[in-house]
Amino acid sequence: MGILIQHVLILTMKDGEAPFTGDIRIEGDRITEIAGQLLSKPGDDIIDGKNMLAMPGLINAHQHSPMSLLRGFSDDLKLMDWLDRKMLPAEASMTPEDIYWGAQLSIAEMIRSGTTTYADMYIHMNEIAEAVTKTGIRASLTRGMVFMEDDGGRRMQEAIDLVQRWSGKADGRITTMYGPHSPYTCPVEPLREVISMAEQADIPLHIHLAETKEETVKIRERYGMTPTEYLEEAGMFERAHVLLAHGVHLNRRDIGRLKGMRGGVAHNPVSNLKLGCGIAPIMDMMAQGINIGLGTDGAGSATTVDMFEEIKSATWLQKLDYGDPTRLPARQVLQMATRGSAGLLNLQDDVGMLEAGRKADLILIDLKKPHLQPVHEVESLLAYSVNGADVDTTIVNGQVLMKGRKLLTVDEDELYRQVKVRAKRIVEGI
Ligand SMILES: N[C@@H](CCSC[C@H]1O[C@@H](n2cnc3c(=O)[nH]cnc32)[C@H](O)[C@@H]1O)C(=O)O
Ligand SMILES: [Zn+2]
Repeated sequence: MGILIQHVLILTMKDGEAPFTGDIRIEGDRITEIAGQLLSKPGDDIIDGKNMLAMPGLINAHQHSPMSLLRGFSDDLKLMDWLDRKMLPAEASMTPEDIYWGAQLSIAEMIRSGTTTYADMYIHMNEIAEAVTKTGIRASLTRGMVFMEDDGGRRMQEAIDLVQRWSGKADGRITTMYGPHSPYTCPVEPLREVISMAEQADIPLHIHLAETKEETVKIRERYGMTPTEYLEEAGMFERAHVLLAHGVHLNRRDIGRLKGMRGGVAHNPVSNLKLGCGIAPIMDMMAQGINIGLGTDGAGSATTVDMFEEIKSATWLQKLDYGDPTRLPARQVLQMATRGSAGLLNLQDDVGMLEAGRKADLILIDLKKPHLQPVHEVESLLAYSVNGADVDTTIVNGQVLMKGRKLLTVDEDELYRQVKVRAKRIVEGI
């Protein structure tokens, strides 16, 4: 018994493949057939795809999901003030239950806006893993580690526990990474230790890099190098698959150091715009063969986690930066949000493209909307006109998580009740 999606406009994101109208068969957790027309089998759950567009689910390559609880309560501050004076104190008072509900709030928003996989770096990861298990999304989970005081190895132990306890769980939807938070919060000794752990266990790393100018100044004062050099000197790029978040302040030599790395850079344009960080040199990096994906960062900075906003922002920024509307065209930015991000999470063989044999992670977009008619160029429509609220159906691992915009794995009334009370308590304590 499977799912048969019929008469749908399909964008597979396979190299050189143009959109076409056809059918998609899902059996178990995988896509088993895509063709012009498929015959239904007894017991098939049939989805009428007329006036819909099917594409690979979007992949959010950098998130701090429970920060949804901190949305909009400390806007218009400088990044370091925002982090030190608002976010970190708020996080210190979050209970494991807060984390569970905050993660669920973010996941609900992601499912509703077409994200099927995301990378999460945060604390209390057992609760986030529970939220992922319950909601049905796919996730790469990281216990983010700030090493600014002696904690008797607690953070490191929690990171190890996450990897041991949750890798491969939730029907294979959960994968894990090790997460030294950033060059400015990780002295060289623990940094080297985490890199060794990642290398030995063959687990990827997830870290913030070169997000602000201040970071570059700080690391130069401390170590006499750029943040990128600091990570390279510690052996990071040669020894592990690395997901670098931001990569805004990179000079030409820094980009040269990243050349040939496994993994790549998660570009977070909305967060960079809102915090005034700068424009990441993603075109220069791509020219060097460095893989670029897209992420939102947490809702504390980005304010929403709708990947269609990131897609638009990424392409507008490049066009503006170069004064050239041919920069980062629709197809290329969609590639970043799907296959690019998949590569960052080391999931490039499973997700990011619609193809028989791959995991059944896909979204259906309702084209019967005034802002989505007529359909000339499908890629243009997706990159420049669609927004998250146009997603009608979200499927992950063969399971329908949203249909007709109704969430099937989340009790929204209960969710909003929990969020209201918890968010109020947290910010009252700051
Ligand atoms: N505070 C934890 C680390 C948590 S990992 C994720 C951290 O990233 C922080 N964060 C969120 N957005 C950004 C960003 O844009 N730049 C740097 N850090 C961020 C967030 O507040 C959170 O503390 C510890 O002491 O070990
Ligand atoms: Zn971040």
